[in-house]
Amino acid sequence: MSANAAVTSAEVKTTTDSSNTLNTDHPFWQIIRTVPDFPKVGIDFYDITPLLRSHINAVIDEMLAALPKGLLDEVDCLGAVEARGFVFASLLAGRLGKGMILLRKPGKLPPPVANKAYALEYGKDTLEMQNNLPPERVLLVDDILATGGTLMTAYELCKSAQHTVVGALVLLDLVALHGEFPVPVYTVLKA
Ligand SMILES: O=P(O)(O)OC[C@H]1O[C@H](OP(=O)(O)OP(=O)(O)O)[C@H](O)[C@@H]1O
Ligand SMILES: Nc1ncnc2[nH]cnc12
Repeated sequence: MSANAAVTSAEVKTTTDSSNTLNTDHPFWQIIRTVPDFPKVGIDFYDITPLLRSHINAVIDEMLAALPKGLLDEVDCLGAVEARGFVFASLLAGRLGKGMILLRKPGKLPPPVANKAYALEYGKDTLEMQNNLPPERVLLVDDILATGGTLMTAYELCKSAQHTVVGALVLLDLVALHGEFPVPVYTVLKA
């Protein structure tokens, strides 16, 4: 399969699982650096890398705590989104003893692959995944959900490869930037 239509934030809609209560008083916000006008004028970039240096175990603890009880029993593997999603998915997979499927930037995975172009908050890109794997129940993992272009594309690639996406887990959900998602989104931070 090769679906080349870009996914826009307007297409990211259906159901949601939780309230839109923001928690900008969470202590992690003291460690995240907000960088104005990066990588483009008008973007407030949330640099989560200081959390990787100082609080990585607490971050993984809280990401796991954001999942409803019993959900992991329904998850076969984690769908890891390149590149920052790899960091979190790898650490979560290690904790959980679950495997990973990689959603990569184009040209990195050997065939057979499916790819899909999309728009994200500050640009355009393409994701690819191998589409010859047995169907699994996948929990998508990334660091940040902004417009949803990236995670929606990961969702659609998984679906087109016959996987079942049970939800998405992120560290930070920028709720004002996206519409509702076709599967529940679990998050530690909401801004
Ligand atoms: O919700 P969206 O608007 O799609 O934005 C979210 C995506 O943006 C970043 O990825 P990016 O491709 O910038 O970079 P990375 O390779 O550093 O993870 C982030 O890691 C998410 O994957
Ligand atoms: N505002 C933002 N900060 C950090 N990463 C992002 N990915 C998409 N939007 C982002």
